[in-house]
Amino acid sequence: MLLMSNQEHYLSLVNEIQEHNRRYYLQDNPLVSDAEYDQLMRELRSLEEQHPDWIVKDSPTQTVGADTEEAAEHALLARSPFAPIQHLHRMTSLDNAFDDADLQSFEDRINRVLGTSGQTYHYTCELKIDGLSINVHYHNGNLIWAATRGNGVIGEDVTQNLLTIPGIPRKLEGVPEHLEVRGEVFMTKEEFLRLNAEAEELGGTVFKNPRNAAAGSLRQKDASITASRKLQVNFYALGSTEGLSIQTQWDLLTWLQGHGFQTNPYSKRVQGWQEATDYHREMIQQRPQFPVDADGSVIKVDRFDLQNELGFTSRAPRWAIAYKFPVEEARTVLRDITINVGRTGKLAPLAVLDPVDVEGSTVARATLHNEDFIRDLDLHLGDTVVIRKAGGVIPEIVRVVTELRPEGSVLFQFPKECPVCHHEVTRDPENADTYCVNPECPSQSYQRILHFIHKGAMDIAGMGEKTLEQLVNTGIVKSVADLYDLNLETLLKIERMGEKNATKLLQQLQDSKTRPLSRLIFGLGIRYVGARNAELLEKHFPDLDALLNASEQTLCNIPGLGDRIAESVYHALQDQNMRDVVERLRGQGLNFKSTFEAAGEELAGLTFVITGSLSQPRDDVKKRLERLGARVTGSVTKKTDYVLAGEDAGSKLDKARDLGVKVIDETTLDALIAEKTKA
Ligand SMILES: NC(=O)c1ccc[n+]([C@@H]2O[C@H](COP(=O)([O-])OP(=O)(O)OC[C@H]3O[C@@H](n4cnc5c(N)ncnc54)[C@H](O)[C@@H]3O)[C@@H](O)[C@H]2O)c1
Ligand SMILES: [Zn+2]
Repeated sequence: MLLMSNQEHYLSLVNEIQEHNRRYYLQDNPLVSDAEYDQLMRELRSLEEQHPDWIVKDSPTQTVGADTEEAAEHALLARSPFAPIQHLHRMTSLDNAFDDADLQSFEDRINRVLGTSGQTYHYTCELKIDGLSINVHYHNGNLIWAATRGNGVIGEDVTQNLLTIPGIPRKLEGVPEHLEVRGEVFMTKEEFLRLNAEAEELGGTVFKNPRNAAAGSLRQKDASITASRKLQVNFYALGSTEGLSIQTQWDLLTWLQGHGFQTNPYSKRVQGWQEATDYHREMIQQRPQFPVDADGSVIKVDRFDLQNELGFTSRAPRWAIAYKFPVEEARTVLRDITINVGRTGKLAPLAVLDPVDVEGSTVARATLHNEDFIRDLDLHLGDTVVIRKAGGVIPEIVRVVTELRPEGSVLFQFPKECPVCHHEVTRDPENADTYCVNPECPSQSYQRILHFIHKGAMDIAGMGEKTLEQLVNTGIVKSVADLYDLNLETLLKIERMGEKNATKLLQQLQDSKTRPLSRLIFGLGIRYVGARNAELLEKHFPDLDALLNASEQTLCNIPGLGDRIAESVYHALQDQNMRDVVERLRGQGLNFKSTFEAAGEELAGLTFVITGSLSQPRDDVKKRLERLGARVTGSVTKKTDYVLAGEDAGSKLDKARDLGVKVIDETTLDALIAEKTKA
């Protein structure tokens, strides 16, 4: 009887892990942390060791990736452009080690299989970058396709997407007819944070960790989205080394570098499991400095002849092991929960913590997402909480240490009104987000205006956050249109605002009226419309009026925009408040025309250097010059034709004078372009 229920438990564990695999591999959206997942796998493995007769064929210990049939079907149906591709040689996973003893028994096992005893082997130690594996196929030296691992036998075709990643050789010399080169596609922590901040702001997908972000970005139907995500790839294996004279993993890494493949710089060759643990510890030390998240070291038997003798299990090589980095947890005290009200009115709760060190940096804040997240954690102010870093980057509260809960503490109550304007709030029925619905909420206005003036939008650098805060709090500025009604007299009433800065700010506001239309569209802060979609809209419509008058269908038909975004643009522009603001901006003389200059040859063959501050963002000026055929470089040489100088130009100007290079200002540039256009 007891045995039965144990076996039932085993089967339900198999099911549970299979579900986690589907969420992780097929949806890039896991439910549990990797540490929790690994815990479940360890339990499964230990049950299978005790009862080998229970082991089912599709147990996660016997398979790679998500459920075989379903994964193949997924590749076939769910992403039809992602046709299934069969790997020439099977792709496997890796077995794990969690402590030094595991590593020692790894070497012992090798000794047993090879019939040796007490021998130490050479290992190539590498970082285990947490991304997704990729198989790149070369036929007669030409890159012909690339696929994800999938279930190890069949993966998804991601050739177009992979080709957007720089630094992957398209052609190889002197290689066998068929060659599979394998590596890991990943996203740096920095890019991951940038992407999530953007998604947070625009309402896109927020990823749990860099690994999910890399997978989600590579598996995009639109390759231009993949291109915008700055993925990278490190290579570490070949499907087969047949026909090549490489004998060891260490030499393989050298061979890959020699053929133009990016490899990870932290690799090292060592002897014996003890030296391998030293490498592992060194990597733990350095982990906080890695630009990318790594979740362990991979220890590989170096010699290929030994690897061949050791062979594979159904899911992993017997000659390699992934020694996982420990998951660092820290305890600290939750002092407060503050709520920010964002541009869209979303209430964003933030935990204020006693500062504590986790994985090499000090954590004093953690996002709490929404009401349900706080409720599920059962957070009371004053609670001792356990902190972890998801994907080595984002601090999160994992649980409360209830034994240490101070007496008399009360459950945190999510506010029933906006903490800033005290207006009522509503909860989005689809997710657990709560919104302040007051269109005149000062916090929303502040965030909306902040978005409008920030660098990527209208770029009004002279308006600091503190200045804006005062302007909003005193009611002088309620919408972006009010910015253009500011005058010297009003600005001088602002604390710490002198005449010089005020004049400069007014000039910047004046200059911003001629910004490209895409910057204005972006600045309006429409949900899902980032810089890229704003440019798409500017390219598509001759002016803002054409966009305002566009039907939802017209917007849906814009290639690359997508229905969800089109719908959001349409509704945002129908809003009466938005219309009022737009009309005022028109009256204030802002540029509504698409200034998308068709690419031309006017400046072909000329090299420019830009220096000093111009009336327009330097990036826009650079893009314009390049569209007209010019080259824009960073330093002045004899080959420079023009130095375009703005205010406060420094050493580059001196250099230009020394070398006798022509120095021009923006007006002269316009005249030059006009002249060349006529010619
Ligand atoms: N949270 C969840 O729900 C969930 C679900 C499934 C899997 N997971 C995580 O994924 C892990 C299992 O996933 P897996 O089967 O993809 O295996 P894995 O990620 O543990 O290890 C195998 C993979 O490591 C990668 N790798 C990186 N650097 C490498 C190198 N230098 N040499 C060789 N391989 C290298 C390869 O892509 C290889 O396929 C679990 O331990 C867990 O952490 C989590
Ligand atoms: Zn409010």
